[in-house]
Amino acid sequence: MAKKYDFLFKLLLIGDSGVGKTCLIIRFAEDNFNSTYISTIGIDFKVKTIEVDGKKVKLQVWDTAGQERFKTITTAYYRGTICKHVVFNIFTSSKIKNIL
Ligand SMILES: Nc1nc2c(ncn2[C@@H]2O[C@H](COP(=O)(O)OP(=O)(O)OP(=O)(O)O)[C@@H](O)[C@H]2O)c(=O)[nH]1
Repeated sequence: MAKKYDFLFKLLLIGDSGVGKTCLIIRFAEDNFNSTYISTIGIDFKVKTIEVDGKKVKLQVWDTAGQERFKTITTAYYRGTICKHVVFNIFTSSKIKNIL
């Protein structure tokens, strides 16, 4: 069977609970938004194939749970990622509030 993509990249979103990681991934993969907050349990992922310079690039976007109790599970998925995208909420992040 012919390969359906030229490149496969694994991306990972990390950040505190409730900052919008899942929403960001759903918007990217499905162009959808739901305001209901359902906290991620452990880890989840979405797949999207995009075309760059005539090449098919398959993106595997991993959504990690922000809650501290899942940290040992989520950090196990860091291996092999090409990009870790840090998500934070500028209005509620205590670290940012301390800077401002
Ligand atoms: N108004 C608004 N609300 C947002 C936006 N992004 C996320 N939210 C809301 O913020 C809440 C948390 O969003 P999630 O994407 O589930 O957060 P998360 O970072 O995945 O949380 P965990 O799964 O617990 O790690 C939800 O109620 C969303 O509807 C945004 O851009 N605008």
